[in-house]
Amino acid sequence: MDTLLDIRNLKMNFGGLKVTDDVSLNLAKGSRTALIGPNGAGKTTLINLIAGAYRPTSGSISLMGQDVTGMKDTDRVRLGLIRSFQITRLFPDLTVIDHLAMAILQREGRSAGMFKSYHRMPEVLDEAMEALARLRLDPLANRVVAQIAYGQQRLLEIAIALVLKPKVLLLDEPAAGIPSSDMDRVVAALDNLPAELAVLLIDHDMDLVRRFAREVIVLSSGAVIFRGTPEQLGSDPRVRSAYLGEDA
Ligand SMILES: Nc1ncnc2c1ncn2[C@@H]1O[C@H](COP(=O)(O)OP(=O)(O)OP(=O)(O)O)[C@@H](O)[C@H]1O
Repeated sequence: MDTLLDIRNLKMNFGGLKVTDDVSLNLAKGSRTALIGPNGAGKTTLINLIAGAYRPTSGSISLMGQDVTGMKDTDRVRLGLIRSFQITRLFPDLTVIDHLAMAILQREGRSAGMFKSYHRMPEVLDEAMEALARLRLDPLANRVVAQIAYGQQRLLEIAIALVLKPKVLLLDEPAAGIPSSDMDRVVAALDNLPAELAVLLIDHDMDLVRRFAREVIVLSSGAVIFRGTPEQLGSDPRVRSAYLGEDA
């Protein structure tokens, strides 16, 4: 089956405010989809619904054919739905490789108590170093996170997400706060994601969106107003008015 994530008629209200307004979308194996929209359009809320941080008011979410609408976020992770966070959630006093080892042990269902002894587990060390090398973070393996640059922390988040072996990866503004000089590294990291992975990326950086996405979904006031290729985006009248309306 090619559809990995299938969202149907999803609605979310905060009080009287419709923040997710009848959203349906699906992600197939290997998809590279960008979710964009003006500030307050409901992008983060939609990601929170997909990841299981929020329960929708109505509608359904299924993952690999299984209805996960009422499933806890941690159980969704076990099924292969992984999210990288918009706000970095790393431990400043732990090293870069500590983070990877922790994620590998978590994936394997090993107890947190084993974390202290991962240095004696060659298979964990090898896999962690390999994952870091893929994002060219290997020279930083033994540095504590507080000592590495912000852009490197964001790349570390992607490395952590990848060792969890996702089938569907949600990337919430992976380039936020990264200096433009480091953008090529982010693009290279995204280009090197496993081909079969379904990726949904939220970002405001249109250059990144055009370089990454084969399909773009535009949200405005909680509803999907466009779904098409990056090339079709600029000429779509609804998209133009959603963005120009915001500027006005
Ligand atoms: N927990 C909440 N309670 C009430 N209203 C909320 C809550 N979370 C979000 N909202 C409102 O829902 C709307 C959509 O917010 P959301 O953060 O999903 O938009 P966004 O598209 O991610 O915006 P941005 O691009 O600025 O990050 C906004 O009007 C916001 O104020």
